[in-house]
Amino acid sequence: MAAKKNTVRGEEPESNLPSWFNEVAGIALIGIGVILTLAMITYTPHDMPILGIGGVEDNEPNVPRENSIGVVGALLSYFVLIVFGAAGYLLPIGMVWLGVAYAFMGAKFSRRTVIGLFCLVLTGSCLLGVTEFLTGWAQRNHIMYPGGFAGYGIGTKVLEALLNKTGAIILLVVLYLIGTIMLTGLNPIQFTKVCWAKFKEWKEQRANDKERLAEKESKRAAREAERVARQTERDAAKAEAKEKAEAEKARVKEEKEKKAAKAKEKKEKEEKANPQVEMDLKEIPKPQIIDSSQRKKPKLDPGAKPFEKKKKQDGISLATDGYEDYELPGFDLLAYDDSEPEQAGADQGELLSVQKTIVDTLKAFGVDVTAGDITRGPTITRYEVYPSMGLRVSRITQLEADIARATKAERINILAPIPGKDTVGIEIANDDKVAVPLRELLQDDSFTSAKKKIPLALGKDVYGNTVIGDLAAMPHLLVAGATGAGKSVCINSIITSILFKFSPDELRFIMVDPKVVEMQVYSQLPHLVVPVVTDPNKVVAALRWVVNEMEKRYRLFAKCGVRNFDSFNNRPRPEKEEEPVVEAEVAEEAEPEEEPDPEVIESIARALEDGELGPSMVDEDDALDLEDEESEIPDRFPYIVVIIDELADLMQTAPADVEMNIARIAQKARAAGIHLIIATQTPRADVVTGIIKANIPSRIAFQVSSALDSRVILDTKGADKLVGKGDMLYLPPGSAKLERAQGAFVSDEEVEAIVDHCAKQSEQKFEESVQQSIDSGGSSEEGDDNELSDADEECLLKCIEVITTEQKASTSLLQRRLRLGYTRAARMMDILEERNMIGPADGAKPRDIYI
Ligand SMILES: Nc1ncnc2c1ncn2[C@@H]1O[C@H](COP(=O)(O)OP(=O)(O)OP(=O)(O)O)[C@@H](O)[C@H]1O
Repeated sequence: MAAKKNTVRGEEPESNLPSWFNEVAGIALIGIGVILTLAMITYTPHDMPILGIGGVEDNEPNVPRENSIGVVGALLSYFVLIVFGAAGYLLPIGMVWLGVAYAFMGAKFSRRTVIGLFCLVLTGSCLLGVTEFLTGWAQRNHIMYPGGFAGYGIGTKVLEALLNKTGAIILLVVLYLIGTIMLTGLNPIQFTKVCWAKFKEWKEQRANDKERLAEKESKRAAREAERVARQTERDAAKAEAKEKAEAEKARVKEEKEKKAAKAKEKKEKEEKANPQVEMDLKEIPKPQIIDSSQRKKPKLDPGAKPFEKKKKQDGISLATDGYEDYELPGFDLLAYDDSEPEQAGADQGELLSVQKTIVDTLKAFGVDVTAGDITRGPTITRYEVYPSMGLRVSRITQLEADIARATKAERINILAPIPGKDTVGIEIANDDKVAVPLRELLQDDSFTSAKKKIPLALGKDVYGNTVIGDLAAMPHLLVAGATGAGKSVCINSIITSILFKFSPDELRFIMVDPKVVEMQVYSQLPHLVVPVVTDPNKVVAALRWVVNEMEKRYRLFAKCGVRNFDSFNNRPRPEKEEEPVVEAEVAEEAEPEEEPDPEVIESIARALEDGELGPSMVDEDDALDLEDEESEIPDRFPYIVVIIDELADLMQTAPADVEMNIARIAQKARAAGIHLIIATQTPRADVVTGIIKANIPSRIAFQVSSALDSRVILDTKGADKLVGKGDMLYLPPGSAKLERAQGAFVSDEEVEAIVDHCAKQSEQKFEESVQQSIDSGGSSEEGDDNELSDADEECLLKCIEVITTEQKASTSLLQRRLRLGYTRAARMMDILEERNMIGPADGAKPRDIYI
């Protein structure tokens, strides 16, 4: 570095010295400098005197010497220190410095550095001498002057004497600096500047560090603050969420409470409005056991009758000639023992145990119900259960088989729910069935009530209420059920109930019995229009007569200006000798409230013109006959009840004719006082056809073998669940609610007794014309063209109409269009051919038409 500096300053190095000299001199200087340094550091005055030089008074020198360089070191260091004082320490330091520069730093040996070193040491000792600095040190080390002899001699004695202390110090400092520069090659001003700059840099650095630290600290503090803020935020969010959740909870709770309060309020309102709801499941009263199977036994006077024949009204005899003294049958004709002891009531324990079995079985399947009333009817017992809240009643229905198994019942029927009630009914057949005697029903007020025009005693329901129908309101009835289910007994009780109210002049029967035996008992009945029709071939003729009778009645109604059967029979009677029409007019004047409605007359007249109420085609002769017939207006018309026992047999013979005539009667006969009762044990769709069903709204179904049969009769299942022997379902007119009842029982003996009673009083008066018509209708199949029955003639007219419209004549066309059987259609074709209306058959060619 010194060499470098020398070069920089432009000083020429000592070029005459070899290069190794520098290194040798450098190493030698380092060696000497180190030895001298060690010697001086470990100098102690106690190592002296050596060779009599130095030493502490009276003190023996250390042996061995403490100086790390030994005696030589002690002597050398003493010598340097005694000459230069404390500044002597600069000598070995300067030597090591120069040695390092020469040996390792490429500096070249120069006089300047040597002079510089000497100057530095000498001025240093002079300064110590002048300033007397380190005097204490000098004394301790037994050095006479702190700056040595050189400092004392030159500094104190020369320079201080010449320049005084201050001048000497200034000079010496200057010289000291010069010596330093010479030795080190360093510019002290520059050095100071550098040092100052470094110091300033250091200070700045420190300040920066402080700043950075402060910044770091502030950042850390900011981060911490941020973290704390975030944590606080999170905590706040958490707290907010918690608060929100709690608020939501509170809101939900509040809403729930509100809803519950509303529901409660609604329930209370409903309960107030509908007391039925008051019957909460837990508040269901103790189930009642109602035993309605017991017979009612009101005592009767001997000879009592449900109805008395009306003999006179306003002085006019209402009875037709010959029936004035007719006595209606009395209760005595019905076998009924008033003294019969009361039957043992139902075993309540058994009923309750069955009910418990039902409830337990349902509960076992997870269907929660509460026991309700038990009603024991004549044939079945109805166990009511209250389904728990929210339970579908269909779940109870699904368990039908399980309940049947648990109760060991042969058949059960589930009413889910019981129509008009809030309970589900499980109906189980009683082991001991109680028959419902007809007399019990006939004694009932609803049977004798004037409201029912043709009351029919049908049976008794499970609650013990009588089921009394009114044929006039029905106006037609279909009775169906499997064989042995109680159909005939039902028909018997229906006929019997009619016989109890109507004399032969008030009501006439047409009985059709293809089975021959069923209605044989009624063959003596004076009410019959014609003997019981047993030949299926004659039935169509009988029905045809009914249709004609109906149409005749309508024509007469129109003539008399009355609307229907009742108005006609109750019309004000004219004097016998007066003409009926005139009488009618008189009556109209006398009784304005009975004045016929001109609109009605007009509508009936229009209907007649359109052929709606009469045969569509009536030839002139027939019209004349009708006019003759109608010139005599009868005093009153009797009801006509047509009873067909076994429709299936008729539908096999002539389905289209039977169906058509039944439909015609069923559609319009009501107002004419004509009613149909049709029974069948074959409830198939081809027997009880849609047309028949559509026109007969009232039905009674007895037990049938399948739900399909039940649907044919009632349009719903249920009859397949009946238990037979009079157990029935009744569909009243104008209602969709089926009533289950036990049919009234009337024995054959009772029927015979009643028929005898009626037969004894009056001769049978068959309508000759009817008989003839029926007979001809029956025999016409075999007869020739001239013997064609009315029915055949009408059919022929229809065939002509079809042929003229279509301009085609074939058997299949007639079959298709008029729904005729092949035989009948082919016969019609033969007759038309005989009458030269159509040409003969010619292979596949169509027949010629001459009309
Ligand atoms: N209402 C009833 N009360 C008590 N028992 C009855 C009742 N109806 C019918 N029975 C019993 O059922 C038996 C058969 O009844 P019924 O002759 O009426 O059946 P049915 O359906 O007419 O059979 P079929 O079609 O073969 O004539 C009767 O002999 C009677 O013992």
